[in-house]
Amino acid sequence: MARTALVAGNWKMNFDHFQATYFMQKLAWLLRDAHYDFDDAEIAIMPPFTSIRSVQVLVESENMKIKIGAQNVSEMSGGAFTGDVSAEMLEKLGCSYTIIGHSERRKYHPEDDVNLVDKVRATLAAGMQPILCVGESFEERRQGIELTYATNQVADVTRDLSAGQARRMLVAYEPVWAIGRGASATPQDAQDAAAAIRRHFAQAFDEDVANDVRILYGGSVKAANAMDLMAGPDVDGFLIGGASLDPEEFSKIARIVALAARRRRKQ
Ligand SMILES: O=C(CO)COP(=O)(O)O
Repeated sequence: MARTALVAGNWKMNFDHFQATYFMQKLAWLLRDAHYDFDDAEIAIMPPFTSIRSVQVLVESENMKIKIGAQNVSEMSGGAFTGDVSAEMLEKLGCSYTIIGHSERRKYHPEDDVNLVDKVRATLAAGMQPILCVGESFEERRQGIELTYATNQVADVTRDLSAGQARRMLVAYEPVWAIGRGASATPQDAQDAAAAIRRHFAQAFDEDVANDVRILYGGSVKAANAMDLMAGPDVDGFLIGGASLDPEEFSKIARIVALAARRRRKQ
């Protein structure tokens, strides 16, 4: 069974709920106008917490198959944790995904592997799917250790999962040096990392798990490089930052991924 491609927009700390509503109305119109087929490639939007409800209302009222994700989740299940948002709350808001361990969170907040493991578990327990972000900085790439670096990051967080839990994971390979820079990794870099991560799942769990896990690429994805980056058979879609803030550009990327996925299925 082929993996479903995913085009996910990580809005980061952009758009208040008014802007989010406007964006979603425009995106709905663009996708409808293009007769977008959600069976070709799934689309997900990851707004800031404050806009999740607005996005969900729009998705429902427009009757769109767009999925919703959160950019972070608490590892705690509830109670006296000021400022935290639990997995259960996100699931009730209609979220299907949580982004876990994005490099910006690892950099600006004290998130270590123990937190990340607990966030993955909390997400899975609430019936959602975690998108674990990994990827090397320029320094590891300079040393030529980028593949082991990324697979070690995956291993550190997934080590104690059962096969049933592991197969519901998504991994986003986002080399830190390619985020928000305008220049993405090469299609070969993206494929090499995705293949190494998939191999890791095969070795740590089994081939079935490795075949199910979706691996995304992230880092300066835009319409101009999307088709090339989808060339690698292990790249199952994208986690998109800057280009996800422009509905025209984002819907263009979605249509490109849908086309690439359709072609892949025919091969
Ligand atoms: O961090 C990213 C997605 O999570 C990538 O951001 P850019 O697409 O802006 O490079």
